[in-house]
Amino acid sequence: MASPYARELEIAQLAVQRAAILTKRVFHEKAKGTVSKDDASPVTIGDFGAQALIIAALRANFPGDAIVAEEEAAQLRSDDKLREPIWGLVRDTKLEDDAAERLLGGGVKDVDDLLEVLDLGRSPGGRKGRVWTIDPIDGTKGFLRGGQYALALALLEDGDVKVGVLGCPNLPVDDEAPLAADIGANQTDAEGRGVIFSAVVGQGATSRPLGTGGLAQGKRIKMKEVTDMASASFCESVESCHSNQSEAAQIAQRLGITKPSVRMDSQAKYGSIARGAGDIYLRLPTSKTYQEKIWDHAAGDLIVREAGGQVTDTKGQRLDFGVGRTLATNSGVIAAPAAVHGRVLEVVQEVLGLK
Ligand SMILES: Nc1ncnc2c1ncn2[C@@H]1O[C@H](COP(=O)(O)OS(=O)(=O)O)[C@@H](OP(=O)(O)O)[C@H]1O
Ligand SMILES: [Mg+2]
Ligand SMILES: [Mg+2]
Ligand SMILES: [Mg+2]
Repeated sequence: MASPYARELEIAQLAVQRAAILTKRVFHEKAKGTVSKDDASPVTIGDFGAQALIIAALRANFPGDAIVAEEEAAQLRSDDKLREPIWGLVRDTKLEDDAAERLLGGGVKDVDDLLEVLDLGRSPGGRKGRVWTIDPIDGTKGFLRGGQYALALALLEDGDVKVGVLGCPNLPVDDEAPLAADIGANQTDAEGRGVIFSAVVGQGATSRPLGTGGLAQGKRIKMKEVTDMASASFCESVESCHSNQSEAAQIAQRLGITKPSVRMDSQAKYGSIARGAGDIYLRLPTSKTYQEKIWDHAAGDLIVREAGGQVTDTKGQRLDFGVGRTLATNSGVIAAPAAVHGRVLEVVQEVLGLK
């Protein structure tokens, strides 16, 4: 008998791999069709196109499942200058392996269908049933800067993450590659780069090269053991408005961490610590009102936990993906190897005045 969620995992990885062909095209284009959303954050033709391709694969394979996705069609309905290039990209992007492309099935029929497909991601989420959550480009600011970004897809069942997939086109394939050497403004998806991280609950976490056809062979990943805090380092957001970097510096000092933090956009942070290229992911709230979105964390949360890590918020509670489109009951994120998570949490709470 096939292992649980085998089909979901295969479709999810192929869907991410196909959508990454599209985002990589846009990544290398000068004009990325960038517009501002209502919250002033950027979105590009790559975000819309990748979301449409991923949802089309889910619609064809799991038609009864709900979908919570970051983007929606509203802005495209009134803007054909934006709509047309997205449709062109979606229409022309196929996996190079016919059998794999057939497995994904469906596709997007025309421009009207494109808008319809995008809006299938507007489910409110919640505690009941199967819900897929999609971040077509996580770290859009990183994507625009030429840095790290990720395509994130996860399946929740009754609020728990069962399958998580992260496509990271600009990370090195090699799990052993030192983290610090692989970030920065000029990383691209040149040869030797592009990795898919994946996990199924209870079955461990895996990395494999991000290809353009069928899936490459995967291998097990594990977090690095932290035996001495002085040799560990934090992995943090690039954008200082997404995570409080001065509090993180105080926490590092109290823990005896001497290395500078590695700053990296997107859930590539979760993937990097899960494969042992980094140690601890810290995301400290910068405002009392911002609620983290489930698509920014679901895949990464499972991948880190299945690689031997623990993921909680700054209150020490597990991330709760069953309360809707946001992590409304959580505050910040601490992801660390299970053996040191308790110590990191303790110091986070001291510095934030939570104890
Ligand atoms: N104020 C605030 N606080 C915390 N988080 C926020 C905030 N605003 C936005 N976001 C979300 O951050 C997502 C990207 O954050 P990252 O940590 O990946 O990268 S970064 O280094 O900060 O760019 C980013 O994901 P994308 O929109 O997919 O790029 C946002 O969902
Ligand atoms: Mg995101
Ligand atoms: Mg996004
Ligand atoms: Mg966004």
